[in-house]
Amino acid sequence: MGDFGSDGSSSMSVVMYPWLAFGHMTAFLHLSNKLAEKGHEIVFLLPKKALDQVKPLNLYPNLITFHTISIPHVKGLPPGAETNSDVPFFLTHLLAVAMNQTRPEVETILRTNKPDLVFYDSADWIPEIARPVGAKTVCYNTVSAASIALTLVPAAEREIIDGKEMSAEELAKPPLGYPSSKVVLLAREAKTLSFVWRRHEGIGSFFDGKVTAMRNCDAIAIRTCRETEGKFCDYIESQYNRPVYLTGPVLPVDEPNKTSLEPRWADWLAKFKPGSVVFCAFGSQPVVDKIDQFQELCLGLEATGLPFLVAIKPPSGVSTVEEALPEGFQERVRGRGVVYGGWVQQPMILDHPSVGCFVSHCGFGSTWESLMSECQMVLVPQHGEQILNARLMAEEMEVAVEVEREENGWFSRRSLEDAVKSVMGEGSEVGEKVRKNHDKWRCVLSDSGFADGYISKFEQNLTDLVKS
Ligand SMILES: C[C@@H]1O[C@@H](OC[C@H]2O[C@@H](Oc3cc4c(O)cc(O)cc4[o+]c3-c3ccc(O)c(O)c3)[C@H](O)[C@@H](O)[C@@H]2O)[C@H](O)[C@H](O)[C@H]1O
Ligand SMILES: O=c1ccn([C@@H]2O[C@H](COP(=O)(O)OP(=O)(O)O[C@H]3OC[C@@H](O)[C@H](O)[C@H]3O)[C@@H](O)[C@H]2O)c(=O)[nH]1
Repeated sequence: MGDFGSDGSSSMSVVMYPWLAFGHMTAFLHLSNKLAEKGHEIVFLLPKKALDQVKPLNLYPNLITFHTISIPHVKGLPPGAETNSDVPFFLTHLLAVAMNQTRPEVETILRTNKPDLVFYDSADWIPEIARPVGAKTVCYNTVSAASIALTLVPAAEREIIDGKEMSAEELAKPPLGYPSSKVVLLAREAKTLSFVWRRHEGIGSFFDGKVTAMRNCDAIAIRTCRETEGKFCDYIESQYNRPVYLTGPVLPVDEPNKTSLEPRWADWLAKFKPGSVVFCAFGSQPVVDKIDQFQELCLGLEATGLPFLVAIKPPSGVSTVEEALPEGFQERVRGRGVVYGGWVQQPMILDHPSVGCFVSHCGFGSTWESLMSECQMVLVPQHGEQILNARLMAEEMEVAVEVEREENGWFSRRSLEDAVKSVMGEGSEVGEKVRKNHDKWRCVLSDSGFADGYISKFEQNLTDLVKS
C-alpha cells in the first residue's frame, strides 16, 4: 500500500492494466508519467512483447515499474499474439478472451502490492479483485467521450433478437438525450458499429463489457477536456451516475534530454522545404484492410505532387507493405515518397519543420497529437470511433478536412488528392479557415497552465477518492 495519508505524505500507489493495444498502453503510460511527476508510484502491467516499444516512454523509471503478464494462447488467435497489432480486426474479441484469462495473475499482483488505486479500461473484472484488497478502481477511457456517449451508455442498450444483426439505420440511431447532431454517423458508416452489440461466446458483447467496466468502477476517467467534449462528458456522468474525472490531453512534454528523431527520417525530411511534406500514419493496428484501398491511398498521395512519408501496417493477405504497393509506384515516387511498415516516432515527425500536413486515421491519441501540432489535418477515419473523432474535428471544431467517401465507403485517390490540396494549396479558402481555427485551438490547448491544470485537478480527484 502507498504511504497515502499515513504520515502526512500523499504518495499513492497505483496499478495500471490497459487494453492490449498500443494506442491504449501509450495513453496509460503518458498518464503514469504525469502521476509519477507528482511523486506517485505505478506498477504497469503489460504483455512481454509490448515492453521494448513502451519502455522508452517511461520518464520516471524510479517510480514506474513494468510488470509483464503472460497472455495465454486462445484457439483462433495467431500463435504468440499478445497485442492487437498481432491480431486481425475481426478477431479482436479473442484477444479480450485471452486478457480475461490473465485474471489469476493480476489478482496475485494486487494481493502482493495492495495498491490504493487500480486503473483499467477493458478488464471489466478488475473491481471484483481490487475491492477485497482495499483498492479504489478507475475505468480510464482513452477514446473520445463522444464515442462512449454514442454507443457505450445504458441508454444505448439494444435488444438483439436471436443473434440477428441490426440494420444500418438502427445502428446509426443515437441514444435518447445524446447531445450532438453533428458528431453522429451516417447509416452506411454505422455498419462498423455492429461489433459493439454482437455477442461472443464466453465474453458477451463489447457493449456488455464496457458498461460493466463503467458501472462497477469507483470513478470513470476520460482522456479529454471540457473545452472540446464537455457536453459528452456530462451526458456520460448522467448515464452512469458515477463521477467522471477528466485528465486533459495528457501528452508528453518535450524533455531536454529526450531521444531525437531517427537519423534516417531526420535526414530524409531535411531534404524538403519547410511545411511541404505530407505525413500519413494510421496508428498501431492494421486499419486499411483491403489491398485496393491501400493502393488508392498511395496513389492519392502520389497525385498530390508533394513529398510524403507514410507509416502504415500492411493490408490483409500480405506480410509487408512493399508487397502491397501499386505497380511501378516506388520508381515513380523515388526521392519524394516513402511507404514504411514499421514503427516511427510520430510525435517527433509531426514536430519536424518540413512536415506541413498530417493525413490521419483519427485514433484518439493521434487526434490529440495533431491538434497540438502545427500541421494541416486531413482525416481518413476507418471505424466508428475514429469517424466520430473526425466529425468532432471537421464539423464541430472545424480544424480539419475529412476525405469524402462514396456510398460503398470507398475513398478514391482523387478525393484524397483533393482533400490534401484543399489544405495545402496556397490561397485555398478551406485551408485558411481550418488553419485559423486550428491555431486558435492549439493556443488554448497548449497554454502552459492548461494541461497542468487538468492533471492537478485529476490528482485532487484521485486523492479524494482514495480518502473516501
Ligand atoms: C470485439 C471486437 O472489437 C473491435 O475492436 C475493438 C476496438 O475498440 C476500440 O475501442 C472502442 C471502439 C469504439 C468504436 O469503434 C465505436 C464507438 O462508438 C465506441 C468505441 O469505444 C471504444 C472504447 C471505449 C472505451 C474504452 O474504455 C475502450 O477501451 C474502448 C479500441 O480502441 C481498439 O483497440 C479495439 O481494437 C473490432 O472492430 C472487432 O470487429 C470486434 O471483434
Ligand atoms: O508508427 C507509429 C504508430 C503510432 N504511433 C503512436 O501510437 C499512438 C497510436 O494511437 P492512436 O490512438 O492514434 O491509434 P491506434 O489506432 O493505435 O489506437 C487504437 O486505440 C485508440 C483508438 O482511438 C483508436 O481508434 C484505436 O485504433 C500515437 O500516440 C502515435 O503517436 C507512433 O508513435 N508510431
